[in-house]
Parts: sequence; structure tokens; C-alpha cells
Amino acid sequence: MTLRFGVIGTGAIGKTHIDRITNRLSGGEIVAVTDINQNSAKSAVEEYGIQAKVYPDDKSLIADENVDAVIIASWGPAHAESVLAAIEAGKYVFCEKPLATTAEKSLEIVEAEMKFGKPLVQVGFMRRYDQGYKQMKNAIVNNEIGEPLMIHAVHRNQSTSENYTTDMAVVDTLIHEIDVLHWLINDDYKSIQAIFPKRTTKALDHLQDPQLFIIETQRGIVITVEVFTNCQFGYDIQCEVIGEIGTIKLPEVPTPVVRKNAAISQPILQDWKDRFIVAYDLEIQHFIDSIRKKGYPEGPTSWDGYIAAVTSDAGVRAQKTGQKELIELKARPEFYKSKNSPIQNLMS
Ligand SMILES: NC(=O)C1=CN([C@@H]2O[C@H](COP(=O)(O)OP(=O)(O)OC[C@H]3O[C@@H](n4cnc5c(N)ncnc54)[C@H](O)[C@@H]3O)[C@@H](O)[C@H]2O)C=CC1
Ligand SMILES: O=C1[C@@H](O)[C@H](O)[C@@H](O)[C@H](O)[C@H]1O
Repeated sequence: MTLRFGVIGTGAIGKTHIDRITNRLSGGEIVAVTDINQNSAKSAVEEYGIQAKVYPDDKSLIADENVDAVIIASWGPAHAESVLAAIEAGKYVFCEKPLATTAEKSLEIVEAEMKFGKPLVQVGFMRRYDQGYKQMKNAIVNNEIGEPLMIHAVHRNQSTSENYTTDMAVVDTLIHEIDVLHWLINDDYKSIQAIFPKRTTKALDHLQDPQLFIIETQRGIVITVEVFTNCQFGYDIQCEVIGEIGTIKLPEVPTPVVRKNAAISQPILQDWKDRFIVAYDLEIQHFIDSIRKKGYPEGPTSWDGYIAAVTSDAGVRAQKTGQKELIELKARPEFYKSKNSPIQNLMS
């Protein structure tokens, strides 16, 4: 069976998902779209030449009996209500990060999904599908660098729009490291602290940029993450794990080495669309394939969305207090302890 998708939010990433499902992946088809900006939804249909119905809102799209699964790619604060409506209608959900902008709302989603009785939701934490992070995880699992002691990570964007606010450095940007780093070292977080260094003059006045986060895990691993969203020069994602007997670093994306004008240079990618293109393709293909083969999505779960939201709530508190804020998770329900956990699947 072909999985019939409705897309909620046809902005930047919504369009890339329409493109990949229509032109590159197998087993999926876009049959419906909506956006609060109706012109955006209509132009997506035209741009990709798809036979998709344009709906006025998320609820009417979810109610369409031809829609098997929804992709939620609207603004973060709108995600939770669309996810809850889709679960209530028994539709599969691929929700872009964040699952919800607060821990409370993510928990509501977790509870709704458990009440429904089977997993329906996958969260768009695509870094778990990136070849570099997977190689790092394999090396750590195989004890190649010994017990991890520290991680240094960097998340740089070239620039942000005027809508990007200081808290989004956590809720929108750091959230990728929040998800991928605990997955990488198989540990839970204990605390988070935010440090505001000297501000760049290249960001708008309302924004604190850059920011530095120090996260401690339950096993005592200390993680530093630099979030610098107006770094000017490109999209730059770095990660190095320091172990007892060695270190392992996220590989750079291969780009051509140019020799010219008495210099050797290598381009740096400019945005997330190119940097993680393969990972986005793999995560959505995995969503489609697991639903078609097993009847539920196997990728990052609502519980992973909850872990990220608890941590990002603490991160936003830490931005305000300047103190170390505790990260306290509820016990993982049996429902999310399946042997088919995302970690197992991505390791195979
Ligand atoms: N996994 C990743 O690396 C990335 C994830 N994202 C996430 O995807 C989401 C969308 O981001 P972008 O596409 O960059 O933003 P965008 O601003 O380009 O697009 C968002 C679209 O959603 C629409 N929208 C907002 N509220 C809506 C609602 N209630 N119902 C229907 N449509 C609504 C807007 O009109 C806009 O067209 C965000 O949650 C963001 O964090 C974005 C970029 C990369
Ligand atoms: O998810 C993304 C954006 O929403 C976010 O704003 C950027 O900071 C991230 O690098 C990108 O991957």
C-alpha cells in the first residue's frame, strides 16, 4: 500500500519533505496540504506538480479519509495541537522537531498515544540517521575510545530571521544536540547551564548570540555546546567525544578542495537542507517503510520528544537564571521500552 500523506505547514522544510516524497523516496504520496498562509499551500501544489487537495486548516486535513499519515512542519508552538488531533483520528504522524515546546504538552502527547494503544508518532530528529553520527555511535558501543568523559559540540547557523528569539537557541536549535548526544552515549541528562558570552554585532538587538551550554549526564559526562546562529560563514555542525583512551570526531561533509590564487580552499555548506539531506531522506523512508511493514513508525518516538522537551524547558530556565538547572525525567513507560527501540533499529 502507498502511504498517503497530508502536509501541515508548507514552508521551508515542509516543501523539502513534499519534494523528497514526490521525487526521491518510495512508497509515499502527498494527497493533501494545508498552511495558514493558503497561498503557500497552493504554490507548493503547483511547484511540485502534485495532485493534492488544499485544506483551510489542520483539522479538516486530518479528517480526510484519504490521509493515512500527516507531516507536521508548521511553527513549533503549533505542533502539539496538530499531533493530538492526528492521534485522536488514529493517523500516523511525522512531526518536525520540537514535538511540543513544553514538557507538559509533550507528556500530553505521550499519554494520548499510550491511550490510543499503539505508536503513531515519529519525531524529526534526523541526526540519528546521519552516517557520521552513526559511525561515532558504533565506535562508542564497540568501546573503541573507552568510556566517554566529555563531549564538545558546535551548532552554527549562518544567520537567523528577525522572528528568531533567544529561547529558540534552545527550543529550536540546541534541541538537535539534546536529542542526538544522549542517544550517542546512551546516558540521561542531569543538569544544564547557559552562559552568555560577548554578543556578536551581526545579530539583531533582541537576540543573545552566541550562547554556550554546559550539560552534565547521570554518569558524569560533561558536554559543552556552542550555539552561534549568526556566525556569517556557513552551516557548521561539529561534535567530538573524548573517551578514556581516544577521541572520536564527527566527519566533515566532503566538499571539493580547490587550489587557486596561491591558496587551498574548501567550501562550507550553507544550510541544514544540504548538510542533512541524506539523513532527512532516510528518516522519512524509515517512517514509510516501518508503517508499511510493521504497522507503526520505528524512528524517534514521542518519548524522545518528551526527553528533549524536559531538557529544553530546563535550558530555557537556565538562560534566565544563569544557574545550573536540573533535568528531571519521569520513568520511561513500558510502552516505549520495546525491543524495537529507535536505538536498536539505527544500530542494525
Ligand atoms: N529537522 C530539521 O533540521 C529542521 C526542522 N525544522 C522545523 O520544522 C518546522 C518548520 O520550520 P521551517 O519550515 O523552517 O519554517 P517556515 O516558517 O519556513 O515554515 C513554517 C510554515 O508553517 C506555516 N504554519 C504556521 N502555523 C501553522 C498552522 N497552525 N497550521 C498550518 N500551517 C502553519 C507557516 O505559514 C509557514 O509556511 C519548525 O518546527 C522547525 O523547527 C526546520 C528546519 C530544519
Ligand atoms: O532545525 C533547524 C532549524 O529549525 C533551526 O533554526 C536551526 O538552528 C537548525 O540548525 C536546523 O537544523
